[in-house]
Amino acid sequence: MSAAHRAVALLLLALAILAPLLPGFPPFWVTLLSYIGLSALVALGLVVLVGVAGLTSFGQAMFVGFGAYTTAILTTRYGFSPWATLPVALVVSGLLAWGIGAITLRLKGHYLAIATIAWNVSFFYLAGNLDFFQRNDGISGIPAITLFGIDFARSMNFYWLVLACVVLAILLTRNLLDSRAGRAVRALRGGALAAESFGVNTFNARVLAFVYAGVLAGLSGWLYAHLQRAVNPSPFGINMSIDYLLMAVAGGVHNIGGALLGAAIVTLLRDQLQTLLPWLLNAQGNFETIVFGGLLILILQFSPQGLWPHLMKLVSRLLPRPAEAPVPPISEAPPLPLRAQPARGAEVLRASELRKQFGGLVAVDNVGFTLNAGEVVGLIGPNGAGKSTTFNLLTGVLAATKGNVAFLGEEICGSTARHIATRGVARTFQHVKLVRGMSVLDNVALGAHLRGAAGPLSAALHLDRAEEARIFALAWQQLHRVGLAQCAHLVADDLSLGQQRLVEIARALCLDPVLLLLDEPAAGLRHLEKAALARLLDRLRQDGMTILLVEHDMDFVMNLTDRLVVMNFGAELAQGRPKDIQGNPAVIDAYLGTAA
Ligand SMILES: Nc1ncnc2c1ncn2[C@@H]1O[C@H](COP(=O)(O)OP(=O)(O)OP(=O)(O)O)[C@@H](O)[C@H]1O
Repeated sequence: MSAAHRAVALLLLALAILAPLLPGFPPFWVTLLSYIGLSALVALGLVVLVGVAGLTSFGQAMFVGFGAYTTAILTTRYGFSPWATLPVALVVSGLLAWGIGAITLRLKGHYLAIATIAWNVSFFYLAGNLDFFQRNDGISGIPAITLFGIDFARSMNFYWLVLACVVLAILLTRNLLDSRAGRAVRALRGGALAAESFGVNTFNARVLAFVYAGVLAGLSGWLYAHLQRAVNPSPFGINMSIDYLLMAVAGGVHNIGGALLGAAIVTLLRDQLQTLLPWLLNAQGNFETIVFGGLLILILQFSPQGLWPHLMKLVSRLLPRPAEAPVPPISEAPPLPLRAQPARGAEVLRASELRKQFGGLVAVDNVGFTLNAGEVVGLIGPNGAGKSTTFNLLTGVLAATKGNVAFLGEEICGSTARHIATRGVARTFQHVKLVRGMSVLDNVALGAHLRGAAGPLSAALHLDRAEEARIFALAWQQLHRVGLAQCAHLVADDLSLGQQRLVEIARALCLDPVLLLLDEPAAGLRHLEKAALARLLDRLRQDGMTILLVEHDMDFVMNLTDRLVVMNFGAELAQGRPKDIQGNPAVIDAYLGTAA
């Protein structure tokens, strides 16, 4: 957390605690603060869902409804105490989010957004038409919350309860995002392809974000039911879902603070506009909705990151410049266990008769080669020869039309990218795939995803710290290895393309691979950086690692590799030692003549 974030967080907390205690603070404003808190809970969920995972939901009001109706039905019909219904409401919201997510989250982009609208509309009409929910009349007579003689029917007491829930939700969200499970969710923004290649189950990560947002909305609904003491379908319709999205977007959907800011602005604005606009226009109606629509368009147009980043910029200017975070000494955290490496010279991978057809285009045609432990093999050839496609076939990103790939004796052709990563194959990408907006260190730590085990619950409760220390010790170690430790705290997108390629190598090394596939690792590096990379790859070879690399820099390739596989028009042109390949007339004619 930056100094500006911390300063504003503390200021807001102090304000939230002290303002209602001021003499003469109107009781109505206390209730308004409670409503801000209820909305902030939902908007916090949207930060995780929309801002972090990149999934759009127009259905959050429905989850608020799940929480509210659960407690309304259980307390009024079956005599449960409100506290007993709290865990039930959270579980019901979470389970329904899980079920809806399992059905819906295979959809992408606007299809997902439309599906969430459909769910929300269905729930709204279901609640309004079924006797079970007491139709549009709703359920009244919901009891007030009490605890050890404290009556939460009093607005001030209820506000303290809401504030406690919001602070708890902020802490849980921070813990979750700052964890192995949270990084997996954040990795979704770097693309499913990259995330799966270092072992993240991207579907589960999407479901986790959806369920987490659903549970926070359910908590908001539980509180709402006991604040209002009555529920009916109207606050759980699509309009309210859009309002929640507006709050998250207006505040800043990428920041926890943005959720709070957005909830405060929209709730206060709605309250003021509901009085002001009918008076100004001399007519009754929900005119504030029109203003909100315009506001949303303006924010999306001129400040798509929301208002929070502007506030942070302002506060940062007022604060003294923070000292640069030092590179930490070598960590004392015990290292993560290493996988057994095959004996030097043992066969690691055998690809045979690989073929990939894209419609009528044969991108890879009957290609076969072996890789042995401790070898650096170059896969070279002119543009469009089929090198990257071959990488994608070996790593499960693409399914082969035909052929076999045996890795350490196991057939992996047809396996998922995740399974292949689990077996010890790590890769980098021709077009760098780092998670934008995430620090270099966090990006590298993502590579160790398969070497940790902590789940979201232990993360939220901060019980994963020992494992996290080991993961970050490893990430630092790999950053030192590629010579980028000084950049650890920078945002990954701020590095040069060459440096980003090195970050991808550090991330791949975190997997503790048996086989490392590097797609154009030297592209964009300066002369000295290339020399350092060659030294690094040579050291890895000496440690027994097997490396297959695609590269167009022939000096780099010829000086580093033990063997070369040359491709042309999807087919294999030649295989052999660099010296022999350099003298091969067919290779000179097809590639080296122009590349040298
Ligand atoms: N997903 C795809 N759909 C259709 N065609 C594809 C796809 N991916 C690659 N191709 C085609 O397959 C052929 C081989 O492409 P590939 O990217 O594997 O070549 P390459 O040897 O890696 O080239 P470069 O050195 O330029 O990266 C090209 O003609 C390319 O247009």
